[in-house]
Amino acid sequence: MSFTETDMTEDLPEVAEGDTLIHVRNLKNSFGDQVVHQGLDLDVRKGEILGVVGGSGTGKSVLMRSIIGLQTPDEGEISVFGQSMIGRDETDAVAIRKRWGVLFQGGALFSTLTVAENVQVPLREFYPDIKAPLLDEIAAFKVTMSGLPAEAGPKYPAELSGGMRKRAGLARALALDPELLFLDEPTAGLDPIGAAAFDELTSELQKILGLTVFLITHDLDTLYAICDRVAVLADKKVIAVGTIDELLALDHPWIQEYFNGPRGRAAVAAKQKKKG
Ligand SMILES: Nc1ncnc2c1ncn2[C@@H]1O[C@H](COP(=O)(O)OP(=O)(O)OP(=O)(O)O)[C@@H](O)[C@H]1O
Repeated sequence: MSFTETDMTEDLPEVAEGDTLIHVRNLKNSFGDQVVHQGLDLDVRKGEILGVVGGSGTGKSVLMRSIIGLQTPDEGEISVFGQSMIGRDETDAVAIRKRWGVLFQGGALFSTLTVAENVQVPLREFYPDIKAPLLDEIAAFKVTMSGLPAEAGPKYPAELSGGMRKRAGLARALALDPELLFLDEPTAGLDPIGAAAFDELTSELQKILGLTVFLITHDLDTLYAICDRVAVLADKKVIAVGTIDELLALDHPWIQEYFNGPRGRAAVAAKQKKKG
């Protein structure tokens, strides 16, 4: 198969702006006796940055893994781009999987590959016939697009700072020109300036590329700075989803403590200061 524009967007129906891009209903996930999700519902709208928050261990990463097919739920429905993801065979799922990119917690780069080679991994997987010069060109473009200097391409992950590794992971997530981006704690471990720069990059790319972003974070600044809506995980389900103002109007102790606690108030103050 040759690498063409048509190949990148084949066969699947378009989803209109504002429509539901990810649809999760009655999800149940468990590990042995431990039930992580029960009756979890969530809709992610096309074109939004949805922040996903919740205490440690509430199942944010497991939710993401269920949506992208790395975790088979015990029960429930999951559809992405209007296509059901449960019980779909692998060949069939490929056409859907290549429409999203994932930045795993910690970057999950292959340590024995350079940054450019890491970016080429999904391209080689989904388009095995692309020739080396084009692979190099696409990788170089994605590296730059992610805010890394061109010299980062031939470097190995161990030779990069934490912030650069995140950007390299982002470059790989963008390799296939995704419509949907999954980011698992992208600013964790970054200093505040690096985290703000990463937020800005995410927001810019979202606007320029028209991405939908599913963003797991503990970072209140990120939520205030770039998220259109926020989904809150607690009690094994999504207990609320809305803008931060909408969430603040709810009388839920975890939500109040999280957004109205000292760190939440500091994030509001920082946002107001930035606005001038
Ligand atoms: N493969 C697995 N096997 C067994 N238990 C698992 C597995 N993956 C996750 N869990 C458990 O599921 C629960 C939810 O994990 P998950 O990583 O989704 O939490 P999280 O909300 O993303 O947490 P954090 O904010 O700390 O990253 C945890 O108790 C975790 O130990």
